Amino acid sequence: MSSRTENWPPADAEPVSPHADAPAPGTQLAEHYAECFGCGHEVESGLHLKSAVANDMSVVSTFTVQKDHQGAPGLAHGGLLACAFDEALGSAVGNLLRRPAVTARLETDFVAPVPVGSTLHIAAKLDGGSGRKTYVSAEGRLDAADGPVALRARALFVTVGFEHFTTHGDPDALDKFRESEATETTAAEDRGWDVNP
Ligand SMILES: CCCCC/C=C\C/C=C\C/C=C\C/C=C\CCCC(=O)SCCNC(=O)CCNC(=O)[C@H](O)C(C)(C)COP(=O)(O)OP(=O)(O)OC[C@H]1O[C@@H](n2cnc3c(N)ncnc32)[C@H](O)[C@@H]1OP(=O)(O)O
Repeated sequence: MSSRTENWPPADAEPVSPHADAPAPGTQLAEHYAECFGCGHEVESGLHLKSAVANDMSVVSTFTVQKDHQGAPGLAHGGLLACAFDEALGSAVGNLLRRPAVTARLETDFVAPVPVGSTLHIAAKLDGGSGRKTYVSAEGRLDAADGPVALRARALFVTVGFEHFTTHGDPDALDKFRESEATETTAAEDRGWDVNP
């Protein structure tokens, strides 16, 4: 018996297209926040996901499993792999639609073990949307873009206004995003994001 959500994307979903100002195919995407566990360069044991836009407007991310990411000896921790997918899926939603959104639901199928030292290649695509809801899915392959599938994930992201982060997180959230410039500007306002959709 399959426990996966059937009918994906759900019946209420309509096709979604990338924003007119979405990054072009081939664009390497910047980290969204220097202190992000998924992509930030300041988090030593973080995942350090690197993402880029592919020719088909999916977002491809890579992540190499380190010793600090273990669950069982020599194998990646499952929750941490789900975290990598959260980041990869969020990167697809945020960068392609250019508006802030948060994960409301994330389901992950663990298909094969992921050893320390291996590199996951995660391809995430937008599946549909309805109002503030965006449905997105991803596949993770071992050690090559066409390697064996190790994980599959699906998620619902809900668009939020920037006050979500200033109210529930750090009141100085916008400043923090601005300060987290790495090699290029990462502040949402400066990137032309729809910060109050
Ligand atoms: C994370 C940083 C983002 C920074 C943004 C800034 C710039 C962006 C830059 C770059 C972005 C690039 C990359 C991002 C990479 C990674 C992102 C990681 C993402 C995360 O890691 S983020 C943390 C975990 N995440 C949360 O911390 C959310 C906690 N949560 C809530 O804050 C609320 O729960 C919320 C807001 C989700 C909804 O609350 P709400 O009151 O606004 O809206 P409401 O409840 O009405 O839901 C609206 C419609 O969604 C349906 N719905 C809701 N939840 C559902 C569920 N679970 N299952 C099925 N349907 C669901 C309802 O049924 C309704 O559907 P309908 O419209 O059809 O009635």
